[in-house]
Amino acid sequence: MITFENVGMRYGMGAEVLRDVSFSLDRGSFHFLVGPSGAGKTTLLKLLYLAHRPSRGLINFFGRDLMTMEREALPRMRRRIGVVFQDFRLFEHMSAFENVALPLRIQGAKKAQVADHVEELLCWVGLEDRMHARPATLSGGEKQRVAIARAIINKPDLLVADEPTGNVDPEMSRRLMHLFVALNKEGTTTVVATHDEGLVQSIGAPILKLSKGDLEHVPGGTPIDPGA
Ligand SMILES: Nc1ncnc2c1ncn2[C@@H]1O[C@H](COP(=O)(O)OP(=O)(O)OP(=O)(O)O)[C@@H](O)[C@H]1O
Repeated sequence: MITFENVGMRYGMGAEVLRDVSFSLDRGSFHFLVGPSGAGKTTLLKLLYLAHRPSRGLINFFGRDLMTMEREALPRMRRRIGVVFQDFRLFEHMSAFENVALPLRIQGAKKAQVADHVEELLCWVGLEDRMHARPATLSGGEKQRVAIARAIINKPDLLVADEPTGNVDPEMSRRLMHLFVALNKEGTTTVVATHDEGLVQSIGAPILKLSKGDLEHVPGGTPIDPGA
């Protein structure tokens, strides 16, 4: 469904921050993206959510060659991707509810459906009392949960999450991963960048491991149940 072939990426005239990166994400697959700070994880995710074009190499996205894709096709392609940004990027003038409702409204969903669905998801992520709060009044962990709810509300074809559990406690972290895994089982191809080794072991999914811009593939292991 998505393939990267010898992809290189540099910012401006700087050195390459990704070198000859090749991998493919089958439809419905789940991958972790790991690597030390500065290894290039966010850069790789930016290519995955179509914020940048690579400096070189081939990217095939949902059967289309990204290099030859016309600019007008990009927004439609991006609507198939849910993104959890490291810095959340919530709309400050909207409540938590309105932020999460936005992708459904853009799709033209009916008002009653939007309300039911958004409330259900915000309850699941433990924000039933904060639905009408503006982002400025939310804690880091609360903002992160709003960002996650917004990214998954319309069951995207691809979910890209940058450190999605970086601001929550271990119990909430497990709950959020449960949400990602459930969505993945319904067919959403998922890539989660994380520094949380425990999280990676708990799921046992294959790992894309970046080190100074070079990518190594690590096969999935046996999931470790932290509650066992
Ligand atoms: N907009 C930019 N302009 C120039 N250099 C950049 C830009 N964004 C990232 N870089 C550089 O690219 C390299 C990879 O950065 P990136 O943010 O992708 O790493 P990361 O693995 O996500 O790090 P972290 O775990 O700390 O978020 C770093 O050396 C960084 O300084």
